[in-house]
Amino acid sequence: MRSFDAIVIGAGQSGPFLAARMEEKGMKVALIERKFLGGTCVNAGCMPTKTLVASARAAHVARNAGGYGVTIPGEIGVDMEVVRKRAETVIMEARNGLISWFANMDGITVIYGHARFENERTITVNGELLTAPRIYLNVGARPAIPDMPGIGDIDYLTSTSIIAMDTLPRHLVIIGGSYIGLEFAQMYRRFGAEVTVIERGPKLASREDDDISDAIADILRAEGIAVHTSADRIAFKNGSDGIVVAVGDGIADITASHVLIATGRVPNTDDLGLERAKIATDKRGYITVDDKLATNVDGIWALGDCNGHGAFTHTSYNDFEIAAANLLDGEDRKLSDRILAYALYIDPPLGRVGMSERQARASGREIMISTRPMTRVGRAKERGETKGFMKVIADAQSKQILGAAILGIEGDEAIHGFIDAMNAKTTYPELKWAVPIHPTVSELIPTLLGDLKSV
Ligand SMILES: Cc1cc2nc3c(=O)[nH]c(=O)nc-3n(C[C@H](O)[C@H](O)[C@H](O)COP(=O)(O)OP(=O)(O)OC[C@H]3O[C@@H](n4cnc5c(N)ncnc54)[C@H](O)[C@@H]3O)c2cc1C
Ligand SMILES: NC(=O)c1ccc[n+]([C@@H]2O[C@H](COP(=O)([O-])OP(=O)(O)OC[C@H]3O[C@@H](n4cnc5c(N)ncnc54)[C@H](O)[C@@H]3O)[C@@H](O)[C@H]2O)c1
Repeated sequence: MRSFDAIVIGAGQSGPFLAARMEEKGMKVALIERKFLGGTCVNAGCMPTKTLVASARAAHVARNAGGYGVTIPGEIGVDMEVVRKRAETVIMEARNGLISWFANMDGITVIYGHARFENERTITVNGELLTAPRIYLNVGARPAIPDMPGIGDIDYLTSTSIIAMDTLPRHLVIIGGSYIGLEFAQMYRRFGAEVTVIERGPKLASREDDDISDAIADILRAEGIAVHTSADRIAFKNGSDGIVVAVGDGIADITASHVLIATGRVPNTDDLGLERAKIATDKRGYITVDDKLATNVDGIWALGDCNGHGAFTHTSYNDFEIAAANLLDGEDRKLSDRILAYALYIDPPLGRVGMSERQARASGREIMISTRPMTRVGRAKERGETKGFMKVIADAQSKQILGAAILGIEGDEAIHGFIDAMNAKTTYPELKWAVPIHPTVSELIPTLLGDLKSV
């Protein structure tokens, strides 16, 4: 049995960085990965999808160039093979970057294989036993496939398999209208496919406030995407022209050339032998952790998507920062200090931080709200992209900013004005006096705060 100072299982967005920090401090570390270094973000998530979104935006800008006085003769075409290759190049550069990074670290042994617990100190991989006093789990998640009538009879795509596609679907039907569903919906519409989104809930992106969900639906419908919500009787069967998707509720059957299942993700914890180490999970399979990411078993921690406290690259990376600071830097970092922020990469994007209006109201606080349409943002007008709006919610008593949303051009970047202010605990009256640069989207942040009204 080989012994290490630490074993890291899964090379997602926290494990590799933690392994590297431990190695730097002289520890001997085993990093076990069953597929590709970089995990979901690099190989099947953020990096390829945002590369594809960029291709889709290029097509959209080219198609609309005439309105800006730029004439492009002929029809705008999309070469799906080039589109796919671009994404593949970005994946391979990032993956190979990680491979060479680890190749130069003497204290890290990278092992490719599926790891399972034998007991709380021992792991088996490729038939070999490994042991360490510290074990970190960064095993991530995979697409959830719901048990829907007929699903076993059809060929469907997931967010992983669609990345390898290099042909244009005639009609892409997407089940699930949240992050994955909406990003692929707009992307494939812009590539030239007919696209239908079918969502079980009453709204798209249902974690957001209704005004945001409605504006997102308007943006997508305006590009010719069909959206069906409150569809909870979806069934599939193979037909002569493709896959027949029955939606119910008086909506005619839809014939799809391709179906993408985008109904959430499940943690990779069912095949890890957790029961042999007596590691607790919740009823959805997420590993239970405390405020410092420790599991119920001494010497075992869970980071990233598999602990259910975030499903983003930056939350996984922050888990690494918390674990590394507490183990190696004598700090006392906690999960509960994190203010959640994220973006939805439709175009225009949605940047979000902190509480939604719904959450702020439910907290029982006295709140203030301000909104501003992007039609009243100079930068948006100049760019000719005025869809969406900005919104901020503040605590009327403490004057702290509770949350913000920017659905509009550069919303994913401009939201960082709020993210930084909230992390620095700056009150909104202080931020009102900032002097931003003109003409930007961010320049409206002080104005937005100046318009806060009690509700
Ligand atoms: C289509 C898509 C788009 C996304 N876009 C964004 C985005 O724009 N921004 C954002 O912040 N997030 C995005 N995400 C989410 C983001 O990819 C994840 O939150 C992020 O990768 C963090 O994951 P992780 O570190 O928990 O683990 P992962 O990256 O999932 O890695 C886990 C690794 O563990 C390995 N593994 C699992 N079980 C075992 C085992 N038993 N033995 C050995 N190895 C094992 C897996 O092979 C995998 O490589 C997206 C996700 C998807 C699917
Ligand atoms: N921009 C980003 O940061 C980004 C992009 C893509 C993915 N991600 C991550 O990936 C994770 C998974 O994304 P997702 O969109 O698959 O999941 P999700 O959990 O956000 O949304 C799933 C959607 O599918 C719907 N749904 C579930 N079962 C259904 C059914 N049987 N029929 C119809 N609709 C159904 C749900 O109501 C929900 O709207 C997210 O949690 C997110 O963190 C992030």
